[in-house]
Amino acid sequence: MVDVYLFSGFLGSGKTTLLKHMIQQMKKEGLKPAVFMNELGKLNFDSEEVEGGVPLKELLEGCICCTGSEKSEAQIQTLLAEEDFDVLLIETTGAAHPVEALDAIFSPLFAEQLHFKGIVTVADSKRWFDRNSLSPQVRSLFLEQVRHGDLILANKMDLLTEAEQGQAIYEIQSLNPSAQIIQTVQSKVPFQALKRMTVSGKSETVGAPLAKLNLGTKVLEFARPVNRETFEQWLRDLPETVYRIKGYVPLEGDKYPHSFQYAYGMAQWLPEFMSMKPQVVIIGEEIQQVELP
Ligand SMILES: Nc1nc2c(ncn2[C@@H]2O[C@H](COP(=O)(O)OP(=O)(O)OP(=O)(O)O)[C@@H](O)[C@H]2O)c(=O)[nH]1
Repeated sequence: MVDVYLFSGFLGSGKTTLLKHMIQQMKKEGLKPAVFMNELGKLNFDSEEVEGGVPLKELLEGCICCTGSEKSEAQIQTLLAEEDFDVLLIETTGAAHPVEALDAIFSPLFAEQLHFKGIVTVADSKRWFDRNSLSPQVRSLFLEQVRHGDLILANKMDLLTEAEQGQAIYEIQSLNPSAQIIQTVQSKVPFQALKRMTVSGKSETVGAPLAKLNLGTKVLEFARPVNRETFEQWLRDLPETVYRIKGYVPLEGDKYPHSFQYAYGMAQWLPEFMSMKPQVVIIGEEIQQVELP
């Protein structure tokens, strides 16, 4: 049987960071992990981050949950048929309800092959305090992801004061009393903690259906390199309903576009050593008007 772990958590909370960290630890233990990823946008930015040699399938632009579950089943079936692995890590889009995402795993097709270990929810602790500024639908999704975690990583602890850390843990535990909560920075958690996880059973009871989400994605292509300050000012001026940006940004004077991430008002630039297509995907609500500077 293949052990299956489902990674849930809001946009930009640290799921891909956790995925990379887990793959390394599993390999050290002699395990062969495979990855199934679900991206909300058209770009496979996250899958480019998974190291080579790890079997990977991805579902772009669809949702692993509900309507997308048939496609997901087919992808997982192909993985099982074509690849040799003993752990399957599933990263859902930050816009997925974790329980709906379970649909694909609990397909009768895989009953003999997959052993579901549980939902790991990566919670963005900084965003936790500002959850009330999210629209009601998005806030509800954010809370559902925490409510359904079997193991919760209270991530981004480096961005909180000690008092806030305590408060975040207390409040998260009140929302989900049966989950184990671990405080993390950069989603660093020992694989042992995931192995010990026990499924609470609440995963099987889907809560009240979520109101329809208005989350959308938009791909923006750069026609020419941008000035870094102009771009950063543009970021500061973005509406609060832009939750996530990722992709490659060409900066004036630099040879290759930089790998770029933005989550919750914070930007991260990384050098890129190949010429990646200069484009970013933005994820949020009411983003149709957003254009590049
Ligand atoms: N300060 C801080 N930043 C973090 C931490 N963990 C992750 N990040 C950063 O947060 C950003 C998003 O991390 P990812 O792991 O890509 O998040 P994700 O949940 O996979 O994002 P989506 O796939 O878009 O939902 C990146 O810039 C990370 O470097 C943390 O503990 N502290």
